[in-house]
Amino acid sequence: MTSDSSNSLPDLLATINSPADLKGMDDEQLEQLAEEVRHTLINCLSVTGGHLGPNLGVTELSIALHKVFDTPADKFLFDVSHQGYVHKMLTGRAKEIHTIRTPDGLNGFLLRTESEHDCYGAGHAGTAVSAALGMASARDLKGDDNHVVAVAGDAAFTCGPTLEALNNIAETTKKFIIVLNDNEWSIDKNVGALAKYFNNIQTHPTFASIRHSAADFVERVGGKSARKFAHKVERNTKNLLIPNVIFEKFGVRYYGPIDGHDLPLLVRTFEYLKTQNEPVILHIITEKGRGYKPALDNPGKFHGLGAYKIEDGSTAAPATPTYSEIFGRALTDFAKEDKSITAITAAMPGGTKLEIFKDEVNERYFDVGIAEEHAALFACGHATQELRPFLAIYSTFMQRAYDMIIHDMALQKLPVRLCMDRAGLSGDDGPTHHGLFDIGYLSHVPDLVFMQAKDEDEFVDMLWTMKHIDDLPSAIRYPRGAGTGAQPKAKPQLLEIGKAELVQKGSDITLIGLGNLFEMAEETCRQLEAQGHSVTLINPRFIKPLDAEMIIEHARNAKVVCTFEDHVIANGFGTSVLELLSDQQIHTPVVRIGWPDEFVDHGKVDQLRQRYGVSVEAALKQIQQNL
Ligand SMILES: Cc1ncc(C[n+]2csc(CCOP(=O)(O)OP(=O)(O)O)c2C)c(N)n1
Ligand SMILES: CC(=O)[C@@H](O)[C@H](O)COP(=O)(O)O
Ligand SMILES: [Mg+2]
Repeated sequence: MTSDSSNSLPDLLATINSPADLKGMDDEQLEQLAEEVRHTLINCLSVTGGHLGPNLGVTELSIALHKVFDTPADKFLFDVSHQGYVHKMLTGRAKEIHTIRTPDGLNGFLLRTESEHDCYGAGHAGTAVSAALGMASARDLKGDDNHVVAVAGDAAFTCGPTLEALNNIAETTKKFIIVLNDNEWSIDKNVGALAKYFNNIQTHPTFASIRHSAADFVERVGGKSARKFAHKVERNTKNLLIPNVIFEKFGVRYYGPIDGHDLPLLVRTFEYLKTQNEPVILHIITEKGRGYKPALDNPGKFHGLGAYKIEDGSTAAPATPTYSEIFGRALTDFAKEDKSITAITAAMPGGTKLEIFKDEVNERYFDVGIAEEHAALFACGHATQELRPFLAIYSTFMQRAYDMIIHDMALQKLPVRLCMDRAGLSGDDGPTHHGLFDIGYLSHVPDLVFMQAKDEDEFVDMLWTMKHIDDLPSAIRYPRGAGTGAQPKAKPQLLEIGKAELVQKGSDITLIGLGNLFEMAEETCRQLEAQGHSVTLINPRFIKPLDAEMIIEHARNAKVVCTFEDHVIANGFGTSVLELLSDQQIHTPVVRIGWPDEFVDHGKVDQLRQRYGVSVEAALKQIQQNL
């Protein structure tokens, strides 16, 4: 496939302004439309980046759903909604698909504010079945008769909320459709007993012949009326029913597995399922990356990625190692020397780079699936048995484990080490993925030691320091991508708990720059000095316990204090500084540079910083106003 740099749409796709425009299309046209959708996705995403593999996998599914059902009256909920691009293209947004994830362009996930066809927004996994069930229940209460369809991947099915919802379906409603989109992949290979179970259904000896008979069936009955199709599909899908399927035990009628790329079959099957008066689940088998060889060959990489070359799928190699890479390498090295160390991920070995640990210390590596709450409890279990777990979870997904951190970890003083990747602005993924709340939800946890490093070298010192905290939980936050590029020392250094680094002493203005925003504080310091001010510059290192002594000493006689953090300013690091000074009756004005008390859009980090006032210029202006 070669690149088509214009953003013009292919023939059929150009005619789709709303789902109504595909109602009159026949099987052949729908299949051509699927081709055109794929071609457009591969082209556009080669420039913007995005979740290519998942969307190539649901192309036929999305077309079939829109052919059979009628949004916005009928409701489609896509789990995570990273696979919602085709739905966007079929609901009036095809002309904008080349703007996906770019500043002011389409969001990479579904948003209720983006279209009336997006009935539910998401970005975190495991929400679709629960929320859809709530919508079905509301519909029943209102006496309406629209359909509610939840589309969830095989990995989303391993999430706690999905299983909790499954437990409620039969007693909640009689009209509910779930599509289990099974491609055997999470971001990395799906794990756990359910993944094996789905795979067993797929490899059931009768499945191969079933696939054939389903295709023959559609061919044979081609041209007959939809009603007749429905009856034949009924007979056919009953043949496809495999006994003792787990969903039936939950009172949900199971259909499948069927080929999720067979558009005519999907259309007829949905036409049949919408006539059913009981909750149903349709198990479809799809290929992540269908139609694009580089994505099929490497589903993990093409789950979500930046710009790539269409010809071979290659991407630019990053110039410096990311924080995640430094983390994966350092922890693996520590674990080789210390047999008590375990590493736990909730389905993110690639993103967190625990894949390094997996390769080299496999027996102490655990991927528990998309299950952050379980991951936190599992880590607690390890910690009670003299193991010393490092739990690597993105800041935004750690929100799921808040109760476990308080009730299980902190209250029992268990030495679990929370490693919060993607803390701060995530950028392209937007508000569902920004790690802007962890200081708020962790800094009030009693006894927790909580750090953020100014660069990669100090980051490894902090991991080393965490390794030595044996009687309490500890936490570290670090951003997406690389930092200053400071090469870690050969031997890490133990840091004194609660001790900040006084980088430079002055008298007029005190700047306190946390973590990756230390560089911004440094630049602000340079510019203030150029204006003739005498400036103190502090690298706080510890969010908790704060170095109260140093902060008080340098705030008491300053004209203004300015804090910097890659976090919302509400309940953030600057808030802790303010509280400290207020408690000490110190009335020096405090300027807080951080993200405002609102949800921050998607976009490029630098642009968003400028737009939201997380910048040297904003700091200088506010400092000036307080001088
Ligand atoms: C709570 C939470 N944890 C982790 C993630 C990261 N994540 C996004 S998609 C995904 C895998 C989803 O796999 P599946 O549901 O099978 O859908 P597929 O991409 O294979 O279609 C993961 C782990 C997330 N979005 N939410
Ligand atoms: C959909 C999802 O949650 C992930 O695919 C996420 O987009 C990964 O983000 P990173 O690229 O920062 O690993
Ligand atoms: Mg999957």
